[in-house]
Amino acid sequence: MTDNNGAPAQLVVRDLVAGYGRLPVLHGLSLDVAAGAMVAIIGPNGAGKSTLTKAIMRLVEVMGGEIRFEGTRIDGLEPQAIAALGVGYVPQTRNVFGALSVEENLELSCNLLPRGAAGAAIEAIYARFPRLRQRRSQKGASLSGGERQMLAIGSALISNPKLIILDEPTSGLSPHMTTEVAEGIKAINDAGTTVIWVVEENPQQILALADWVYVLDGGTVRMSCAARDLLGAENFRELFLGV
Ligand SMILES: Nc1ncnc2c1ncn2[C@@H]1O[C@H](COP(=O)(O)OP(=O)(O)OP(=O)(O)O)[C@@H](O)[C@H]1O
Repeated sequence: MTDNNGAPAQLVVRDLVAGYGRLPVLHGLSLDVAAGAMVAIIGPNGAGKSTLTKAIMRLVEVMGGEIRFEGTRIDGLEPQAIAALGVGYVPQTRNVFGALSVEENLELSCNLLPRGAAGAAIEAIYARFPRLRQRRSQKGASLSGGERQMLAIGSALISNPKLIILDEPTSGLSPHMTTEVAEGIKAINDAGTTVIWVVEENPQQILALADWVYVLDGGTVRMSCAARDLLGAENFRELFLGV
């Protein structure tokens, strides 16, 4: 339950059983994420990666085990209460409002901020992702895939979360856009926000940015290690693809 310095991890997941309806998909999954870390989650299709992110946000049913954020049990809280503690979440799909402009999307995300703080918060997002400033009047539905991910990440960042959970944020993006989005995420982490990043594509590129990696398979943790050690592992393909 501690990070490398002996302090309790910021996020602690213990023996988590979670899934859909009455069907568990995660079968006693445990992991620890240290404050300030960039942690990658990888594993074959159907391993339970998205389900894990949804369970942390309590968007799926948690049937057993516990989840703590900064020592507080969050597995019984509503998603809004988890967000208010400082956990941001960017789902894989349907993560922006297509009928609203970029700026309107960002404004909508300011609801957790104190009155009067919205302008500066939106400016900070434009500074982080200058493309969003260029597209500020454009509707969400007409953004490119990479721009949409930047907007989704920017919307989650508005309330200055301590931890941000990203579900496959570079999936389907061009190599150029992947690099731009990945660099943006790295900069967010460098500024002090803990990152949990579910990786589907370009694992080598993204693992090179991460500190630690958890490999999921069959709804549980198959292995965890420093990301650079996995990059050098002989069975990397097997671990990533489950083949
Ligand atoms: N809404 C749902 N209802 C029932 N079962 C679901 C639902 N969503 C996912 N599952 C099942 O849960 C299991 C884990 O899915 P999950 O999306 O968490 O995997 P993943 O590791 O994120 O996979 P991928 O890389 O394909 O996105 C799969 O067997 C999937 O079919």
